[in-house]
Amino acid sequence: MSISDFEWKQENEWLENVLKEARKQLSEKRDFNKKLKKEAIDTQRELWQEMGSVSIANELDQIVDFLAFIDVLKMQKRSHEFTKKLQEKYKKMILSPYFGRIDFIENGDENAEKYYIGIANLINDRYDILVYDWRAPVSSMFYDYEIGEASYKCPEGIIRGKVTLKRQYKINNGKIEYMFDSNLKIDDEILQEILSKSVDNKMKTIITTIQREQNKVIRNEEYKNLIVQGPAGSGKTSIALHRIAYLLYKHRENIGPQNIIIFSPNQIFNDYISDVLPLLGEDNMLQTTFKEYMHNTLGGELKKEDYCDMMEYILASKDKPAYQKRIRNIKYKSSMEFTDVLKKYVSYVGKVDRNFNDITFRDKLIISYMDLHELYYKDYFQLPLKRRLQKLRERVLFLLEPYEKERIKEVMDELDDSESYINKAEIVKKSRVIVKGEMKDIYSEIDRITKFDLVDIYKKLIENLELFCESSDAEKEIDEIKSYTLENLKAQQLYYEDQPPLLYLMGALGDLPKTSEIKYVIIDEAQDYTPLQYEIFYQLFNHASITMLGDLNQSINPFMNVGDYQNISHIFPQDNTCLMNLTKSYRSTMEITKFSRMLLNKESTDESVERYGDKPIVLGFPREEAIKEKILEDIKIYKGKGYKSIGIITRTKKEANEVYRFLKDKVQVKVIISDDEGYLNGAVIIPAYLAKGLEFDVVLIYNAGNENYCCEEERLLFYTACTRALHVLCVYYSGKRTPLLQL
Ligand SMILES: Nc1ncnc2c1ncn2[C@@H]1O[C@H](COP(=O)(O)OP(=O)(O)OP(=O)(O)O)[C@@H](O)[C@H]1O
Repeated sequence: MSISDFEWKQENEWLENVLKEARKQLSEKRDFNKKLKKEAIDTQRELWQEMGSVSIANELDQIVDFLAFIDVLKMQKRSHEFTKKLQEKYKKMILSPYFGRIDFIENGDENAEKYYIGIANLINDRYDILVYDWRAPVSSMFYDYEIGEASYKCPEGIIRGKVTLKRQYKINNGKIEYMFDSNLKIDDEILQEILSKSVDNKMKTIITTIQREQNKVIRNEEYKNLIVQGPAGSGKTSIALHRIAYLLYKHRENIGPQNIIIFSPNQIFNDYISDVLPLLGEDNMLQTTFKEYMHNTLGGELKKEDYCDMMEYILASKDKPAYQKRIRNIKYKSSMEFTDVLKKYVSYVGKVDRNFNDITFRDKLIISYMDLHELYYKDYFQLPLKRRLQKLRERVLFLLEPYEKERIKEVMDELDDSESYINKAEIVKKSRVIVKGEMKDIYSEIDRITKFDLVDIYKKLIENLELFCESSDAEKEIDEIKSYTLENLKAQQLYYEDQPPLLYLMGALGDLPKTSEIKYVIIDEAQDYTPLQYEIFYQLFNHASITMLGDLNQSINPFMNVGDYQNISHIFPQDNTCLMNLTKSYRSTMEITKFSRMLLNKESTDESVERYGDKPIVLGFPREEAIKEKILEDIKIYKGKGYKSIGIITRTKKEANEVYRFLKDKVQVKVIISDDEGYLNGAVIIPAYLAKGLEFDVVLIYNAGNENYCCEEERLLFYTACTRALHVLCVYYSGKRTPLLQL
């Protein structure tokens, strides 16, 4: 339905009205900030004048004054930052203040109210809301309903009524480029237009076109924990970030970005998503990766393998003699059986006899064997091991202290009497040294009975592994795991698969740092964590609300993954955990989506946005060199066609380096081979396991030959690589094509 000239005129007038208000508020904020700046300079000047002449006589008063100045400066800084953020908001609004409008008649009312929806609220001096933030309760109807009956939830309850108009706008530089009314879902021209663009940079926001099923996840607060399964390109990461923005808006009184943490697969991805929240006017949440958290927490002497190194091993060491042994080790350590073993071990380890003895000092009993036993096995028994040992230590030291002090005094008197020392300080020092020597054995006994050595605890488990296994577990395999793990630990090598078990023990035994300030946890690429890693997430954040988003079909590591969400259902209480499914993909053209889904070798009812492009190309070459030549040519061609991001996806790091060596002097190209690098745009060579979560206009798969993607276990890695493409997908191979591609 076209919009009449009269309505165009009205809309332009309204836009002008809104822009005028936004400009006015921007100018007010600018003035206010200038004032703040001047005040801050004055405060600093005053500070130097007051503090310039510090004198010993009134030192304390001056320190108090100084601290007061610091408080004022901090407050000024906070106001300045807040006002700057508002300025940014108004600047954005002046360019494009809103993107949607709904007219809604509340039941019982006669007239429809107009609601313009944009990136943020715009409220004038008379408290009229000119633009509603996309996260406001009323705005949810824009995403959830078409014309007709509608409702939204707000603090007062559910408001019901009727949507009589739904309009979408494209406003650029303060001008309406186009607008149209829609009876359809937002899955229309605007969505098509957005998706058909070339992507040159980091991830963008999707507020103008959030879909109903996505909106449900973004705003869901019915359940404490959400598990969201969605196919490649269904917007899981976008949803995760918009959900964070929503929570920050809805609970702005109580939470800030420091209360939300996102676990991403790697730093490249962290960098890739880092623009979204600032674009939405929010500060970024805490961002980390499981590896980063684990390595920082475990610390220690052992050489800890990186996730990427493990992936490289899995993919590129198949001809090594110990390969199968390592794979069996990875599989076992990631299995549900081993999680059970760890749980049994945790309850056992707290009962192990610690061989307590009476602790005496110079024939005086400090604490008896019986009392130690009673404290450890009764009074502190409910605490996790680490806490129990800490409490025991504190108790013994507390009891020892008076004896130690008394003894120091005795020795001081003796030294004083000996008249060999004139200086009092020297006597104090010397007597402390003497008593320390006398108490050496007691302290080492205290150390022994309260020792907590995580690696040693893990080693003891492995040494006695068979005791904690079900009798049906293969004896031979258990023997092999034992000897293999012990050998590696002896060589100070901590393989990646041993790290989550160690971290789990650390948590279960009470040695993980507190995380109570975290209120919301987002776990992206949720398919790539094992059930044991989820046990760790739960140990860490059981007080927080956890949103897990993943795609079981993108499990890039065949041996370390969640397997099925059923495997973690016992971890998260069923009554406050909900599994939600997304069913539509947005990223790729229909042709690429169809091609990729064929790789999965199973029926899929998932939908995708109707966007058409070229059919994916599958091309064989006699030699690998010829693939490189073709990629060189392609980069030039596709850049020439205006595509801004080109991903050359290899299977391994070694291949990525080889392709880079070939291309680097011939064309502008970069390589990413480690998971702690930043995101790079343009033409990028990257191994598939690092490309997960990212997307490129053009994806060129380097060598999908049958020697490369050779086995069933790599199907999902190959699928993940192909699903990174938005507009163009070319799969190149040398020799024979991978058997995974049944065309
Ligand atoms: N409602 C939407 N409107 C416009 N674009 C969307 C929408 N939802 C998703 N997209 C786009 O689709 C692409 C894929 O989104 P995203 O990366 O969030 O999906 P994903 O499910 O996390 O993907 P994957 O699991 O394959 O890594 C992005 O370019 C995103 O901007």
